[in-house]
Amino acid sequence: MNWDDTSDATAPERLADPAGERLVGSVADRDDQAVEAALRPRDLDEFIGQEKVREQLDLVLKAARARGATADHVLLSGAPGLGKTTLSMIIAAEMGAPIRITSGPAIQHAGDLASILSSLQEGEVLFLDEIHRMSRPAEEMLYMAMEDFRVDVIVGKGPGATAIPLELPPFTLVGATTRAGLLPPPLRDRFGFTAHMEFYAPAELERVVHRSARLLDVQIDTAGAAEIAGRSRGTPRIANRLLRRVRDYAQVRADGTITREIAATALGVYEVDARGLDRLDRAVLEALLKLFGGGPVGLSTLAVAVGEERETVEEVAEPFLVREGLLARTPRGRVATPAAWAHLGMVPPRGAGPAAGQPGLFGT
Ligand SMILES: Nc1ncnc2c1ncn2[C@@H]1O[C@H](COP(=O)(O)OP(=O)(O)OP(=O)(O)O)[C@@H](O)[C@H]1O
Repeated sequence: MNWDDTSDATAPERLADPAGERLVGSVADRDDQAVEAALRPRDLDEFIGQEKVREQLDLVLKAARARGATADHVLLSGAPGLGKTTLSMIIAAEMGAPIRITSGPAIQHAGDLASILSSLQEGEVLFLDEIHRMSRPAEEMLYMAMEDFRVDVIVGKGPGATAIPLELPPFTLVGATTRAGLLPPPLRDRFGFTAHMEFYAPAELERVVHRSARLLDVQIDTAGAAEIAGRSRGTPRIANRLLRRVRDYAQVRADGTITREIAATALGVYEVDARGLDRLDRAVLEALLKLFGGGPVGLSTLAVAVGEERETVEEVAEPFLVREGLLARTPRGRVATPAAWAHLGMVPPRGAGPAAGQPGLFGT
């Protein structure tokens, strides 16, 4: 059987959840942006988790510092909210260099990039978020800038156009992408160091919650932090957001201290369940189990059943359900796994695939 559950579980969420409207959405909303600066770790020691990435980056930066050189270009890939922007700022801080922040969609013309590159100082870190969304001409200009610290600025149009070479000071490009697979190989190859950021383990998120609580001056006990961490979908940004909502609840309905019970009750109010599923995720699962006996069912039918657009189900709800092992995408349709039945406290019908641990065979 061809299980199609390896699709990118992150980038579509960025498209489908542009304003970060869901409490468990991983894209930053305005509220996040206002507090995130205060919560960002400032150096590698403060950065929690991602042990391998941290160790490797530490070596890259220390070696560059010892040589008195500019650090190699760094490519960071991973889902939104895992700390790519934070790491780029840490790279600049560790190198004692200034940082300039921009993003692929903001650079639609090669000229936009030329003007940024030509104003960089020696050693400066240029953080280019969503690097896979840059325009083609800008991307080609970047190849030369990364490799030779030089760009050709085209002056004029048509047959009279001339290329004026412009020397650039050495700089470090930190590119971030949710989809490393979308980067053209010539661009990928120009990064000296590439790191893939993984989702965080609950114990790591617990440390993130404790650290943020301390910075926000919120009282929280160990069990309270664990409860929030367990519902944060492996993502520090979500952990910080849930912490703020639970803090509100603790202030208004209790004495301000976050315990397991307060966290669980507060997140119940916000409809984020013990595993981090929200109303939409649960509606999809419930429809799959209650209306279609666990599947297989086609995406369009499932979307109609929950009253959502096909894209919303596919791009917003499904990636996390697949990642959690609650739903599988098969060539014959969407299928609930045994874990989905267990999560909703339901028993699969007799003879159904999920009961036998064979979700894909259900309905045959
Ligand atoms: N390893 C970490 N330790 C502590 N806090 C972290 C860690 N990683 C991320 N955070 C926190 O999570 C928030 C989001 O991180 P950040 O903005 O760096 O994510 P991102 O991957 O750049 O997201 P995006 O792709 O949306 O730009 C920040 O406020 C930061 O404080």
